[in-house]
Amino acid sequence: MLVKGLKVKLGDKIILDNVTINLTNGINLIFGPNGSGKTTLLRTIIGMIKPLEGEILNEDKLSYSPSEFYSPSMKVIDVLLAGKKNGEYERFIKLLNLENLLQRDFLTLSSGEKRLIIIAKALAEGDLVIMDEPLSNLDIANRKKIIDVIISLKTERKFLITSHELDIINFADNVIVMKNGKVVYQGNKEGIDENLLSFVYEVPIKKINVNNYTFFITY
Ligand SMILES: Nc1ncnc2c1ncn2[C@@H]1O[C@H](COP(=O)(O)OP(=O)(O)OP(=O)(O)O)[C@@H](O)[C@H]1O
Repeated sequence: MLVKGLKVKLGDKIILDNVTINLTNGINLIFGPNGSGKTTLLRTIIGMIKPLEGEILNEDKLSYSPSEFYSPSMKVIDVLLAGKKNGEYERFIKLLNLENLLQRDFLTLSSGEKRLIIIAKALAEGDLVIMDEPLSNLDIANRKKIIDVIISLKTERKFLITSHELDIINFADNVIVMKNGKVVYQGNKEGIDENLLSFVYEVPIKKINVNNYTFFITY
């Protein structure tokens, strides 16, 4: 997918300003401060928001798991089947050990359980899986499980993911950094350093290495 020169205005404010991104195979990660335009970019890519300018060239079947979502009172299995996208949801329900939730009312699930179900649905439905904050509401074990599943699928799916969890940079093939509605960095993870992050978040950020993984900390 190629996103070229997107300009989005909501109310009287420019929210996306000349945003150009080129998705690679594997894991494309978008991060940036609260309000920098990440969700607006994903919503524009899936067609929920019409840009004032720019174009989106896409040949993949898209699926989307939003950061916030409506919780209907309906069986989990019917949530998975809704939209009739013929997803192979059984595979992902099994992979994430969610079989025991299928007959439950979606509305009564915990926030983490709901998150896992909508992730399973997105994994089942798209070739380009777009996930807004997939790790939010998840405990440390489920975060690892989702990251491991994404890594294991990255040769058969493309991912476009937003996250405030910078640890996930370690697994990204392409990193897009946003600030104030603009893309301020796009490229490989090796280009993400303390200077860039301190500029983007406007707090001093330090880099530490543990077991060959890179972590960014503020303390
Ligand atoms: N419908 C709207 N009308 C006016 N402003 C909006 C509207 N929707 C979003 N915004 C503004 O656009 C900016 C970008 O919002 P967006 O949700 O895309 O940011 P984000 O990077 O996903 O933030 P977060 O990390 O907090 O989820 C914010 O300042 C937000 O207040």
